[in-house]
Amino acid sequence: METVATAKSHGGVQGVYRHPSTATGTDMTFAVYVPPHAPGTRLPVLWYLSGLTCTHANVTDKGEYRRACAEAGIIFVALDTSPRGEGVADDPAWDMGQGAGFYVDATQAPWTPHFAMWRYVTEELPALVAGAFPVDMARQGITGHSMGGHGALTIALTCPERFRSASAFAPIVAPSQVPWGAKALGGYLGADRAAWRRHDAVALIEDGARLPELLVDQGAADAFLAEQLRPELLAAACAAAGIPLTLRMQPGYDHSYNFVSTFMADHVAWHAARLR
Ligand SMILES: N[C@@H](CCC(=O)N[C@@H](CSC=O)C(=O)NCC(=O)O)C(=O)O
Repeated sequence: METVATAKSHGGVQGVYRHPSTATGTDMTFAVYVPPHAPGTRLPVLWYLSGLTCTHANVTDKGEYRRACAEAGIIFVALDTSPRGEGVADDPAWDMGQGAGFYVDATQAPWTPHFAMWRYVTEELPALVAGAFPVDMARQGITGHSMGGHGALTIALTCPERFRSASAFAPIVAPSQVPWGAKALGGYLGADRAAWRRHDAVALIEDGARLPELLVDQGAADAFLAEQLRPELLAAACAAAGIPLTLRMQPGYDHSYNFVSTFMADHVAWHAARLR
């Protein structure tokens, strides 16, 4: 692992790191904020999955999480949304290919072999972070925005033993039922919709996955709300399954990091209360 940059912030260290990934077969870059802490202590970790077109840098530059993480004593990890580079497949549109890995392991050409974001997020990066930073892997939370909210929800629902807390900002809750998701899951996983259900939060809940609770914030003025995000589908699935969902519709907020950053401290505090 190579250190790209570090800087002191709120008494802790914001770093950017790069490593050769066996999951994606490319170099991958990620960011870790380590808050001030006593030497030898291990801290809870909050994983942040970003949305379409993002790298680690969008939330690192615009997410405004560091003060809250410093106060709560939480390590914050942000990663890229896909493999990148020459020789990695891409799509002319911004909702597929590089910058749009959808947190799945592709089974279809031309996306195999590099698009293995599920394995990267659930196996390779946690092992790397656990060995290189003072994290307590018994205290993990996960969150994300939009496509990253989809990733956070599906990973938490699939690995409930690993995450004590899960939340999302404006997530794609039912990719099988919306244009972004149908395009991506069809491209990466093929036409068999049965394979899509393992990467669809609403379908996972319908199929029996459970979490103790969920926090979701959603901008009411989000241009993607009605066509791509559809939080009412998550609300219905959670109600039917008995999963306590706090869904906060935020008047006037759009889909941007102006929205994410406004509610970031709330999410960090919510996770911190569950990771103590
Ligand atoms: N380029 C697009 C807009 C793409 C966009 O809004 N991306 C969001 C995530 S959308 C769902 O996953 C985002 O987080 N962008 C990064 C940012 O810094 O704002 C367009 O032209 O409409």
